[in-house]
Amino acid sequence: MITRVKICGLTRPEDINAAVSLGADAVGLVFYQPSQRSVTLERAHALARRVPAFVSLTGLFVNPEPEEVERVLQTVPLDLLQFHGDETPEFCASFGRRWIKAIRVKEAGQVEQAFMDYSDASGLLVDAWDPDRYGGTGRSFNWSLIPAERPMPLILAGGLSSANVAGAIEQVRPWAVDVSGGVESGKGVKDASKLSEFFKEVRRVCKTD
Ligand SMILES: O=C(O)c1ccccc1NCC(=O)[C@H](O)[C@H](O)COP(=O)(O)O
Repeated sequence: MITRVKICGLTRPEDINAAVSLGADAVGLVFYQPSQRSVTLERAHALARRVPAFVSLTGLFVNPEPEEVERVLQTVPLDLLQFHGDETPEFCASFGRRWIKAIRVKEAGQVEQAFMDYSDASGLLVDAWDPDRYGGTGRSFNWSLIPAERPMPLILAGGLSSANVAGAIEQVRPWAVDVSGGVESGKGVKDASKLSEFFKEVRRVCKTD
């Protein structure tokens, strides 16, 4: 089984290059100003130029105004929108782009409900619950709350690193893993050797399948 890899919260061209050359399937840019990983439109435009064909450029939003998403789309050629807030399925679908819904998991039944509520999504990203933060917390959660039966691709996020990603893949069997803090040396600054170790672990566990 292959597990795809998305590297999130990129802010520097050299980190995009490193992620892409290691084989990232997707890279994520944060368009949520309170985040220390957020990028300006100008920076996002420059970063987007580093992303080659067949690597999905993803834009992260948290409860944005529609105009904000439209403004980003006019400047940055996003392949996927990723919504981390309380957006409705209608809102997520209203931009004519493929989209992913992120949810913060804290109790049983929540993932099953989200599969039903967001049935038109291109994937469901499951992340750790935090009462104050919408994502990028660096924390993991109880993976046994994720059902085995999935009507759409499941993307596992939250506190992943080279230390736990192999076990996560073996236990959860996700379509993709998504990592930010676990491959950083500082907020928004990816670490080349942590990135390399992360990919090595994903490849190792996928090869033994
Ligand atoms: O990165 C942020 O600061 C952020 C802020 C608000 C919403 C989402 C955010 N990031 C999303 C991600 O980076 C990942 O999809 C995911 O949350 C995993 O992050 P981490 O636990 O650091 O690996």
